[in-house]
Parts: sequence; structure tokens; C-alpha cells
Amino acid sequence: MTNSLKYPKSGSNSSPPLLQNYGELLQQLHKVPDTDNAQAHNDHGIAVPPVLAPAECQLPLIDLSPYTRGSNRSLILEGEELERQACAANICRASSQWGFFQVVNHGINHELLWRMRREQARLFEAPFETKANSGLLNNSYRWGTPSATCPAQFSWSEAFHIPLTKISDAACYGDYISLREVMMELAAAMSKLARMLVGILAERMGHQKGAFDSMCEESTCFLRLNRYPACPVLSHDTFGLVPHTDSNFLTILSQDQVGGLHLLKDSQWVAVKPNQEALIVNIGDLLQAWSNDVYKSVEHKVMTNEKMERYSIAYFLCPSYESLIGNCREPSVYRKFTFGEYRHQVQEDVKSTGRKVGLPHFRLQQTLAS
Ligand SMILES: C=C1C[C@]23C[C@@]1(O)CC[C@H]2[C@@]12CC[C@H](O)[C@@](C)(C(=O)O1)[C@H]2[C@@H]3C(=O)O
Ligand SMILES: O=C(O)CCC(=O)C(=O)O
Ligand SMILES: [Fe+2]
Repeated sequence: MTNSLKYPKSGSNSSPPLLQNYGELLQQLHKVPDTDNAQAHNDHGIAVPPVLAPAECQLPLIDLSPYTRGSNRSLILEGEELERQACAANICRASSQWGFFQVVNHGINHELLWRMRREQARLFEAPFETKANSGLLNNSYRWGTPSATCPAQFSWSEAFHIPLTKISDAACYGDYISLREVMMELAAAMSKLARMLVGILAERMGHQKGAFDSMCEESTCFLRLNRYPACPVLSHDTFGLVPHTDSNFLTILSQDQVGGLHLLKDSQWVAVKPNQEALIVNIGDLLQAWSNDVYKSVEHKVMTNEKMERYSIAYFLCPSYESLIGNCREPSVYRKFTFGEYRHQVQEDVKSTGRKVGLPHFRLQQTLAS
């Protein structure tokens, strides 16, 4: 029995060399025992403890049609207003109890989402060298986790992480110019949806609908195209994306049918059941801080899949770096900080400790254990 990991036979020159570069780091997870006891082994000869999948949950499902149907009419009837109020109440309840929900009738054309998926698959099929070194999409390609010193800090994935300001720039696309129009359309649609949702969340806390609109800026908002290649290293601790909270106001996520997104609910990890009709929405750190912990930025992660690759697209709504993130009411739980300060702190923590600390850095008083 050998302890060496083998790359999947079907691999082409498009896959990033995750195993070659990080295989040794991941070996820490798999010490093959001396004696052949009851330990299971995967197809690659690696000893694995049984992986127990957590319970699969249905995220709260919210129908946005009260907001998206007939939206070009300026007059809203009383019945429609009541429907909107009920919908807004559901959004706020899910944002405080789960930090996550899914939306249907969201106003984003399904055909557009399918076109994007096709283009995304074609993009990731490009040779690794092209993705990494040809300046594609503003040089925004990332893979693996260069700063990881242990498996718990490592993400088995590749991604393009593109600021909205670069999406219309034809020079970013090289041979992938057909992606430009789809990216532009999707970014505009997701931006509209994200701004509508934060407007609803602000209004329910007694603030102006447009409270966040003026703070949000194209240069800091981004689209992230994720690909999680099938992963031969099967264990509890190989992540497609390590556990984290999002450092923004709000994220909109379109995922394929494979599954693998898990989130913390009442201190337990639960797996999100994929729904191809819906988009997933999650609250980021900045909305949690602004709402004084009413809305929750919840930890989530992507687990690897031994057999199937997985794709997702995430839109991150962020303010400009100078924006001051205050609180919606006093007494405030967090000190005021700018988004620039927050990003800087996250990067410093990741650099020095390998992990993000996030909001606890900005809490005014630590909660005392009773
Ligand atoms: C190492 C990290 C960077 C990251 C936060 C994290 O601890 C783990 C995930 C990273 C990620 C991935 C998606 C987004 O691009 C991002 C902004 C986020 O919210 O989580 C980044 C984080 C980051 O760079 O702040
Ligand atoms: O791919 C997913 O399902 C989640 C992606 C994510 O959490 C992120 O990009 O921040
Ligand atoms: Fe995330």
C-alpha cells in the first residue's frame, strides 16, 4: 500500500496543479495505519475515516414577485403593498435567524444564468497557463491557497475574482470575448437585485431604502467565478473553500446542482440542498455590524466532492473603501470603521495567522461568559 496521491486520469492541461503543489500539505490528513485494520481506503489508496454527511437543509425560500412583478408601474395598490410587507418581513426574519435564504422570481432571467454557466465552463477549460499568465479577466485568476500552512487553511478550488469596473473592458477577455456581454448583463442584474435587498433590509431597521446605495461602488463590488475540481483527497477536512464569513454587505450566489455548500445553523454544520430555480443570498459582515448583530453574517464553507466538479458564481455587494460603517442604532456593538480598514485587517490576519478574524476585532466590548 502506498501513501502517494495520484492525479485523476481524466485530468487535462486545464486543471491547476493542486495535488502537485499541495499534496504534501494534505498528506497531514492521511496517515495510513501500520496494520491493515478496519480503516477504509479511497480509489487512490488513501486511508480515510468515514465521512459523515451533515443533515441537508432547505434554506428559507422567499418569493420576490411582490417586488419584481410589474416593477415599471409607479402606482402600488394597497394589496400589493401588504404583499411587499409580508415578503420584507420574511427576508428580515431569515437574515436574522439564518443569515442565508434563497429567492425565486428574483427577476434574473434563467436563460442568462444558463448562458453564464456555459461561458464559465468554457473559461475554466482554458489551459492552466492561459488562465494564470495571460492577463485574462484583469489577472484575477487564483487557485489553491498559497498562504496555507495546514490542511484546515487550504481551499481546493480555482476562481476569477473580477471588480465590476473591469467587466466591460474588452481588453480583459482575449479569446473569450463572448463572455463579456454575459458578464455585463449578469453583473447589472445581480447588482439591481442586491441593491433592492439591502434597501429592504435597511427600511425594516427604520432607515431610508437608499441608505446603502450611495455607499456602494463598482470598483469594490465584484463577481467571483468559482470552480471546485473533483478532489481525490477524501476527508472531513478538505475544503473546496475554507470556512469563512463574507467581508461585504451582501452576497448573491448561483450554484449548480452538485451541492457542497454548508453553513452553520445553531452551531451545527448543515448542507444546503441545491435548488436550480433559486438564487442564494447571504448577509455579509458589514450588514451584521451596521445592524448591531440583528442580521447575521454566518460562517459557511464548500466541501470537496471526490467525483464531480462544481461551479458557482458569486456577486459581492461592497461599499467604497472610504465608507464609514456605522450602526443603525445606539448603543453600538461595534466601533465605527471604514471598509478599507476592515479589508486591511482581514488581509493582515490572514497573512499572519492563516485565518480571518473579522468582526470580533471591531467589537467594543467582549461578551462576558455568564
Ligand atoms: C483566507 C480568506 C480570504 C477570504 C476570507 C478567508 O478567511 C477565507 C475565504 C476568503 C473569501 C473568499 C470569497 C471572497 O472573495 C472573500 C472576500 C470572502 O469573503 O471570503 C474572501 C476573503 C477575503 O479575501 O477577505
Ligand atoms: O461556491 C459557493 O457555494 C460559495 C462561494 C463563497 O462562499 C464565496 O465565494 O465567498
Ligand atoms: Fe462566501
